[in-house]
Amino acid sequence: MASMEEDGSVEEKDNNNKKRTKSAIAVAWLTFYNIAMTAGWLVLAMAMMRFYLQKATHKGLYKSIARILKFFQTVALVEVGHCAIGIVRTSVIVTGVQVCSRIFMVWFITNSIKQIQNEESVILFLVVWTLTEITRYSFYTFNLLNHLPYFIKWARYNMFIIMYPLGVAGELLTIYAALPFVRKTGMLSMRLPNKYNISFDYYYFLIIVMLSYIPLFPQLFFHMLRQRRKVLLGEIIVEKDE
Ligand SMILES: CCCCCCCCCCCCC/C=C/C(=O)SCCNC(=O)CCNC(=O)[C@H](O)C(C)(C)COP(=O)(O)OP(=O)(O)OC[C@H]1O[C@@H](n2cnc3c(N)ncnc32)[C@H](O)[C@@H]1OP(=O)(O)O
Repeated sequence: MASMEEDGSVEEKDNNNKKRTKSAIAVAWLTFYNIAMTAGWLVLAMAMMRFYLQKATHKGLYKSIARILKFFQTVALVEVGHCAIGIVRTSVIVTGVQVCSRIFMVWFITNSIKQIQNEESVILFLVVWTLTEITRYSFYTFNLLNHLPYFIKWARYNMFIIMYPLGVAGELLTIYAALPFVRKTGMLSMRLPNKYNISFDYYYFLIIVMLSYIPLFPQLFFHMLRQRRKVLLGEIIVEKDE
């Protein structure tokens, strides 16, 4: 059996293997994608700052950045595809829950219910998402280019400890604020009798969505804690079938 000196460290070997298995086309695409997404979220950050500096209020901020937000958050659906075709080593389910919950917040809550767009909780999740995504996409970009500054790596695997709970709080408070409007208007609901003989109440659906954060959020959070231990503390997570 070869010694550790001959082989280099296990971590180094693991990194080299990972790099070899990613094709040049995949690396080129991911680099382009991550640069574009970093730029997109930076533009969003600047638009929010400019709005606040000019108006000195958060009222109207969502409306002013809605198009950029909807575009870049919706494009993130391709990340589920990245996992599905295996060009990034992340679970389709973990990424799917993360991306779909964001898209749901944008399209089916904030965009559809104008009365809640000026809630402070909307600003809370917008600021949290923006800071998180600028860090996350720049981390992937610099990592792919093999020039990763330590502070970006540190931020990627520490910020979520604060940002995840804050983001979730912003999202849950926003859904909660939407409930009275959904109940009053009956939006996106189907009442009986109708020709399809189907009943759907968006109000109760939103309550179920809120409750689903209880089992789903810890899974995302603990996934990130495991990633943190692996990347920052160099802990080797051995998969059972290896
Ligand atoms: C119908 C409606 C349903 C609604 C249901 C509601 C339930 C919702 C419950 C929970 C909701 C949560 C809401 C969240 C809100 C927020 O976001 S709040 C803000 C804080 N958020 C975060 O900090 C986000 C953290 N999450 C993530 O980073 C990801 O989304 C993740 C999928 C959870 C984790 O990412 P993952 O990819 O697993 O970890 P990494 O360590 O970053 O990467 C692993 C490997 O994959 C490579 N990689 C991944 N993506 C890319 C890429 N784009 N480009 C290049 N490489 C990529 C990465 O480099 C790693 O590679 P290896 O080094 O080879 O391992």
